[in-house]
Amino acid sequence: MSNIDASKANAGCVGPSSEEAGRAAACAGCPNAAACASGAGRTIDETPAIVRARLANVRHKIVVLSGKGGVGKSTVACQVAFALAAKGHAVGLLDVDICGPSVPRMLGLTGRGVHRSSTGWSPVFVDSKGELGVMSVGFLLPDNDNAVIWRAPRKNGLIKQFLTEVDWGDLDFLVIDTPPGTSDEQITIATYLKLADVSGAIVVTTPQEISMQDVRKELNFCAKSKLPVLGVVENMATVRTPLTDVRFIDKRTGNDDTPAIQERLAEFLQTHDVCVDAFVPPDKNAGPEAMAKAFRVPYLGALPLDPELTKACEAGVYFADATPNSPAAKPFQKALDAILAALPPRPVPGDDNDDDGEIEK
Ligand SMILES: Nc1ncnc2c1ncn2[C@@H]1O[C@H](COP(=O)(O)OP(=O)(O)OP(=O)(O)O)[C@@H](O)[C@H]1O
Repeated sequence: MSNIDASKANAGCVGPSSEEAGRAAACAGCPNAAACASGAGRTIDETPAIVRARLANVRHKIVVLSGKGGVGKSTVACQVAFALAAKGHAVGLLDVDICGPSVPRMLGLTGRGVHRSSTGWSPVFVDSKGELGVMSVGFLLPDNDNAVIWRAPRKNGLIKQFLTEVDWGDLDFLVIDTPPGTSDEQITIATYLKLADVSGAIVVTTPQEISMQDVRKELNFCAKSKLPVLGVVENMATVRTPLTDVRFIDKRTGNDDTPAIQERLAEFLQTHDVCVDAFVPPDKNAGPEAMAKAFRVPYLGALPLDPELTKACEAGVYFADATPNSPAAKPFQKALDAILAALPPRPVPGDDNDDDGEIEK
């Protein structure tokens, strides 16, 4: 970099290591432009090769994304990880949502710390059915109420460390919970994971236009960065209301309906819940399913707003195990099956003879 003088750089300089160095609009007239364009300032980033090597023994790497915060991305990441571990797979969960790490709580690991050994950071293991190891920035914070207020280069540095320094061992699945949006951190994550053969992304949205608007950006981001999309999960789509003791009032008379109707209704409600849209999308034909179709990616189904799911996230447990008949349990299982079906086949690490194209589920 000897012939590049940073003190003479133009305003808006993209940096000598950028792909655009010497060719960006801001480079016009800069005395460094020729040297930058020659690649003299470009240092070789070895991170992708290290990430690839670190994750070489992970069969399926699944990234969970959402354009908007609070739509249930961590919930889906944690419950998918729980479910896969309960099926007997070796699972890792990497929480790179640096500014809002909710994974430790959702997996019942609040207050736990990480250990470093000669082979890297060791994941923290969940005390549940199956093998589930976790790494989260939450483990590095002194307490839950401490905010991470870092500038992008520092956050990117930590993400790189998380991707390169955790000793996952052999895993069937690594689920990666990411920060919302298409921020600098997400671009870092997507870039490195793509080079490490990421299997694909689960994109989570609620049905409101305000969430879908950001998710469309996310889907465009995936297309641009060639990150495969396993599908879109619609979360908090409906509310199921268990109705008991309902009375029907005749609008004209204000009287209770006949006992016969009440009786039939009571019988019906023994086997049915009432299901209403939690958020009405502006146009029913422009909801998440239509959005997925427009982007030619699978629609993985809709999860209802389910108080049992909220409770399970607070308690750090697998909800389908704790309350198998709760409203979200079946739709969640359906979405999980669709995710597994969408995964590209991957060879078993170290097994050259078992690449029959079948995904082990
Ligand atoms: N289907 C659901 N039913 C009930 N509660 C839900 C459901 N999905 C998510 N929640 C609850 O909504 C809250 C927000 O979810 P979560 O933290 O997963 O969102 P997020 O998209 O990861 O947010 P952030 O981007 O801020 O990390 C949590 O309390 C979670 O338990």
